[in-house]
Amino acid sequence: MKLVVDANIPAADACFGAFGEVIKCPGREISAEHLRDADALIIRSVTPVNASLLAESAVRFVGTCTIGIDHVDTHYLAEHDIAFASAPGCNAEAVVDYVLASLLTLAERQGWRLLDRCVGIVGVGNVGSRLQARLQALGVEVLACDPPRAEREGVSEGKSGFTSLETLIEHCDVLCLHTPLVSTGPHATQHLLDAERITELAHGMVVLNAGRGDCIDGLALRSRLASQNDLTAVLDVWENEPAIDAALHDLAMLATPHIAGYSLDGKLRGSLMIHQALAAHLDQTSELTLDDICPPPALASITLQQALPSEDALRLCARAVYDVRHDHERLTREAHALGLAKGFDTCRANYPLRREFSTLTVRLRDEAQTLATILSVAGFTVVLA
Ligand SMILES: NC(=O)C1=CN([C@@H]2O[C@H](COP(=O)(O)OP(=O)(O)OC[C@H]3O[C@@H](n4cnc5c(N)ncnc54)[C@H](O)[C@@H]3O)[C@@H](O)[C@H]2O)C=CC1
Ligand SMILES: O=C(O)C(=O)[C@H](O)COP(=O)(O)O
Repeated sequence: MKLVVDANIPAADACFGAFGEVIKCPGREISAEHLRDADALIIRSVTPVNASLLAESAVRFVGTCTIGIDHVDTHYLAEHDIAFASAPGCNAEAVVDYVLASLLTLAERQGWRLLDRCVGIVGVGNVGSRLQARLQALGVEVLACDPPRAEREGVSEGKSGFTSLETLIEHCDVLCLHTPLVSTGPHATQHLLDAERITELAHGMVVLNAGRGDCIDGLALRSRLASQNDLTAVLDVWENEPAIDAALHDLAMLATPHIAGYSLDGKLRGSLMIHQALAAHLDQTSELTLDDICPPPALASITLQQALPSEDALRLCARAVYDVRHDHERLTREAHALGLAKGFDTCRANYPLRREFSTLTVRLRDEAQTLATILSVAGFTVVLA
């Protein structure tokens, strides 16, 4: 069996080597030529999978080690009896870590407390629901918008815990987008935040997008930021990646190269889920577990010797695991050296090893019960001693 695998997929040999010959290729370069005699295609989000890629190929299985599937023509696969698997939820914890790390950084820079803000979450799926749970457990007020879920669950707006995007825009201090890219239909998300809604955003609002770049009208956001400079943008995803809008990049307070989900844990979970899906497709059993492919964290524990204000302690622990400012600085540096598009992909290909909050054990003195609860609901492993 021949498998063509995106070279950015970690543990590719451990996850796919047992099935046959693994050919690694940068995801953006995988072409019909590579796939002519391939049986399986294992990708991440940067390889458009459609008729022009697969029409001449022998591929019978496509697996994307990501949650987003907007790069895959699933109708084409179904019509041609090509099995397909994605990895829902694999990197959701990492995205939530990214959001918390970003908001704690903004709070410090701008002199507000995250715990006092009202956060609106648009798209309450694997990522959004985990973000909602962590924020609410911290005591942050959260408003949630997910019309497809409200419809599926047969609940009316207001009573369901879901509310409209307009209400979020009206009431929230922070708006976090975690929607998939859907181009058509009643719940399309292409330019969900369009020019009109961007005009309505209140002075001082934070807009964070870690869903898909096309969910925001980038030109309209750029023009609001350039003309009024009264919003704060945190952008991990962009229109036209990797050739993103340089002016919008410069105007974003935190600008990162689509790495919100890039914890080692999240990526490896994605590889493992597609390994399991391929094994099932081939009627094989698999005993491979995350422990087999995921090393222990380099930083396993820290001790907080003094009682700190809760938000300072949160920020300290978050940064011990993941400092989002480094991702912002790295993109700016690489863009300067290589140009924005090349710098964007270089940052992603050479991404430093990042772990999830849960891999850090925070040791606290016995009397710090309240802080222990806060750190624990924020995602850390906490031990009182
Ligand atoms: N920046 C990054 O590194 C990452 C980005 N993503 C992106 O984030 C998206 C969300 O991820 P998950 O939560 O894992 O996906 P998910 O599929 O579990 O959840 C998406 C949610 O969005 C809702 N939704 C769909 N259309 C909507 C609309 N018009 N308005 C409001 N809500 C809507 C859905 O009902 C669903 O509950 C993915 O599709 C992917 O595109 C995901 C992981 C990492
Ligand atoms: O899972 C998704 O969906 C994502 O957006 C991934 O984090 C994207 O990862 P890459 O495909 O950009 O490596």
